[in-house]
Amino acid sequence: MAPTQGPRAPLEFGGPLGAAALLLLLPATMFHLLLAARSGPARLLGPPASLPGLEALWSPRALLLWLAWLGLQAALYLLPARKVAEGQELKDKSRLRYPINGFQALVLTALLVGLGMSAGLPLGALPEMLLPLAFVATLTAFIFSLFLYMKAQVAPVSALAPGGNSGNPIYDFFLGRELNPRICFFDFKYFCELRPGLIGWVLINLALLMKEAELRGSPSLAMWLVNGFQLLYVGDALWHEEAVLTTMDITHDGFGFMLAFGDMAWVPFTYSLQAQFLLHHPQPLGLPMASVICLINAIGYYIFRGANSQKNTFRKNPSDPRVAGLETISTATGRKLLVSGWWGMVRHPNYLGDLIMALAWSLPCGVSHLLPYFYLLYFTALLVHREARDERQCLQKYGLAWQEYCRRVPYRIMPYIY
Ligand SMILES: NC(=O)C1=CN([C@@H]2O[C@H](COP(=O)(O)OP(=O)(O)OC[C@H]3O[C@@H](n4cnc5c(N)ncnc54)[C@H](OP(=O)(O)O)[C@@H]3O)[C@@H](O)[C@H]2O)C=CC1
Ligand SMILES: CC(C)=CCC[C@@H](C)[C@H]1CC=C2C3=C(CC[C@@]21C)[C@@]1(C)CC[C@H](O)C(C)(C)[C@@H]1CC3
Repeated sequence: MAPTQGPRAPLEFGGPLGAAALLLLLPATMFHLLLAARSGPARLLGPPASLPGLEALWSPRALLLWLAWLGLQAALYLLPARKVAEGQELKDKSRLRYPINGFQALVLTALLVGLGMSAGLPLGALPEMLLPLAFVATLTAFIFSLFLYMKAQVAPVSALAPGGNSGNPIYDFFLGRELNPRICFFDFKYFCELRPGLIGWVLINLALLMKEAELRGSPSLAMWLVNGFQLLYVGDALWHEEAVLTTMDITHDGFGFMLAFGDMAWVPFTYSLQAQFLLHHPQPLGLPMASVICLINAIGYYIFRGANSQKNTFRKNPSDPRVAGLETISTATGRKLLVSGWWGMVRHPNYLGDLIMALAWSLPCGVSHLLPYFYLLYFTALLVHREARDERQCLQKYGLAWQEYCRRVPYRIMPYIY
């Protein structure tokens, strides 16, 4: 019998039924988007022009390529790191240690890809393989999640996540049972969150840019912008890798299908949707409009980075001169909450910045189609739901102090709107 935890955590994501629906819906949506992006009408809603047969999905070459990619990223993870960081305190009062070498992995991957290309590696052939690659990524996410589910059977109760241990196998498989599954120093969740999918996303974008150059002589301005913005986002995530250790995915959520599929398949194959769309549906973009879009991205990034860095600095050292002057509320846990600066503007300023960037990533695709705006729509839904989950957890953690914070900072994400 699998170990379960004492008091049951409230079920999220619509319980077992919701989890079962998402298990099917998420991969189906990903394949729909991949097919729609390459089809003439590029419709977000409605059935795809044609359904692929198994021969279009299954390719041993794609499987080999995918396994080689995972192997390469795992090897880069194991290289000596410039720093080893400690995670948040766990239930048993211990702290796990994490290598901080994600940016190094990005640079080394770029060097290897550059070397490969100068030796004739046909990166422009990758867009043709997106469908079979997405298929093997989904398959590996399923198999890997099964392994994680089994592994949790033998994990001590203290290693289990607050959710994901309801006793319902479908729900627990989806949400994930173990908080930080590891083999020795290799932390599966931390590795997956930042490496194969995130770096894979920028590699797919680059391959789409190369393919566009092959087809049309040079990449379009729209393609350059999408590649540049998303490279900045991924580079920033890896540069500030340590900050991921305080996100709810690492500190609260178990590692199950949701994150395994999200990290390994959903991120690289749906977050590259704008570049996929642009390859098949070139869009004219003039310099004045491109400058406005760059400005929108810069504003979004400024808010996103400012808010995330302010909170991380404050959490690491509240007397740091950059945050020492900010107004705070004391909580019964001994931790404080910021009520001025970015965190006095709305309760999730980092989400606001992220959403503004999401808009800037879609605008280069023009306004003729809804498809490239999928990311903005999905991301809005994800962040509204995530904000509600975080709010519940903070209310539980900080009680009255959290209520006081909500009174002082009434808007959640968008000032005067939400
Ligand atoms: N591109 C993508 O697909 C996704 C991107 N993201 C991005 O990831 C980043 C991290 O997001 P996420 O982990 O959801 O949440 P946050 O980084 O917003 O962290 C929320 C936590 O911050 C602390 N906190 C909240 N309010 C305050 C305050 N006033 N003062 C001090 N601490 C406070 C609380 O934790 P505690 O008090 O315990 O420190 C709370 O649980 C965001 O920038 C988000 O946009 C997230 C999901 C998907
Ligand atoms: C629909 C579905 C499959 C949901 C799973 C959600 C995941 C895709 C996201 C949950 C939290 C994420 C974060 C990032 C990527 C997407 C997922 C995994 C992130 C790594 C992106 C880069 C940012 O800078 C970040 C490091 C703050 C961020 C952390 C959360």
